[in-house]
Amino acid sequence: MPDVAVKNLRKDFGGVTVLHEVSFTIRDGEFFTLLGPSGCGKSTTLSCLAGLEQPTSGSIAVGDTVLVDDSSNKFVPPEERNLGMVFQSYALWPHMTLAENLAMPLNIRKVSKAEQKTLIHDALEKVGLAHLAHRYPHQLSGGQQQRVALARALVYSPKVLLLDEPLSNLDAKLREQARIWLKRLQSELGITTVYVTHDQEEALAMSDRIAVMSNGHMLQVAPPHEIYERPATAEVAAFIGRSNFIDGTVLAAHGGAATVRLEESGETINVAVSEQATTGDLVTVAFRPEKVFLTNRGAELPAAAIVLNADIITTSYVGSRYEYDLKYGSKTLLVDSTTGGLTGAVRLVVPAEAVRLYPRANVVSKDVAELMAVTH
Ligand SMILES: Nc1ncnc2c1ncn2[C@@H]1O[C@H](COP(=O)(O)OP(=O)(O)OP(=O)(O)O)[C@@H](O)[C@H]1O
Repeated sequence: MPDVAVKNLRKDFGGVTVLHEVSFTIRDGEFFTLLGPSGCGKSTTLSCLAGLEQPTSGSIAVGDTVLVDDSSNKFVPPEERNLGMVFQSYALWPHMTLAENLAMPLNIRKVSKAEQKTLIHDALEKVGLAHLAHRYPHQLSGGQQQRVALARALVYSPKVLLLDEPLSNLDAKLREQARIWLKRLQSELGITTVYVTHDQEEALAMSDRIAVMSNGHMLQVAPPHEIYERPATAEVAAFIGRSNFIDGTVLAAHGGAATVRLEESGETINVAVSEQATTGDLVTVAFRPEKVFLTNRGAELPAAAIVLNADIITTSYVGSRYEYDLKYGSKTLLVDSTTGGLTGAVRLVVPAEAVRLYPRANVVSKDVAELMAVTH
């Protein structure tokens, strides 16, 4: 299977740029996910790969085959790209049996009837539905229909599989099962897959690497663990999982460490910085609710931790943990804890390694700004 190389992809709709010089490479056999809030440009990127949209500029290649390149005016039409596509709406023909649905792409490719029979049987077998080949789509469950759509995309052995929110029509339980099943099938087939979703849990669970998008920009491309543990920007930290954000100003910086004054309380903290920080920089301090803990104000504290004085407002018991809302200046901070029963004035202890420091967030996406506002 080939690599997919996307370079400087730009797409304008009526003078509005919805993809800004997007570049990424997908490795052979990789499960690669485009993740981001609604309207960030995921589907447009996928449509450019499929050939359903022509990019304004940039290039796309699969292995040695160039599919689009504005510098040489090259544009390979979708039917010649040999890419398998599954949409959110399965788009099965209701008046055709499963076998007839799968025969459609093979007829277009002028595959002989004898060969069609074998290919259709093999593809339905891959998705566990060979015994239902003569049923009509309405005689199947939603999950089964979704599998047929996948079989129809696989039946002509595409070089790359493009999946646009294929599980979003399934109910929560079925969706979780389908996620495991689809990931297993993809890795058994070793087929390079580009997956579009706005569901971060789905992306974290299924992907080899995730590209986080916002407003037509690619913010970070990395494996799930890295995206969660080391978000590249405050926007990524806000979109993936939950985070607390506190604005601050750098008072001094030297040798990979910075002293930051927090604007909410005037408290001063020392944090490690991976990038250059300069005195006077406006920054955002971020940490996740499950990486911190609470103690009473008199308790002994670990070394190398940041300690903030806060007050508990509410406690919610959610089965696996307690979720505390804390008042810190004018902000509400979130803390997860396995200990219940804490009330009143507490110390919020943030281990040094749990803190991330970002340039003051310049968030352009409305959805993400709302997520950040939760803890602002
Ligand atoms: N044909 C079109 N004409 C004009 N604008 C378009 C067109 N298609 C998409 N857009 C705009 O481009 C932007 C990106 O849309 P896109 O569908 O790629 O986002 P998305 O991340 O896939 O969102 P969703 O998760 O809601 O499907 C949006 O602002 C959308 O309104």
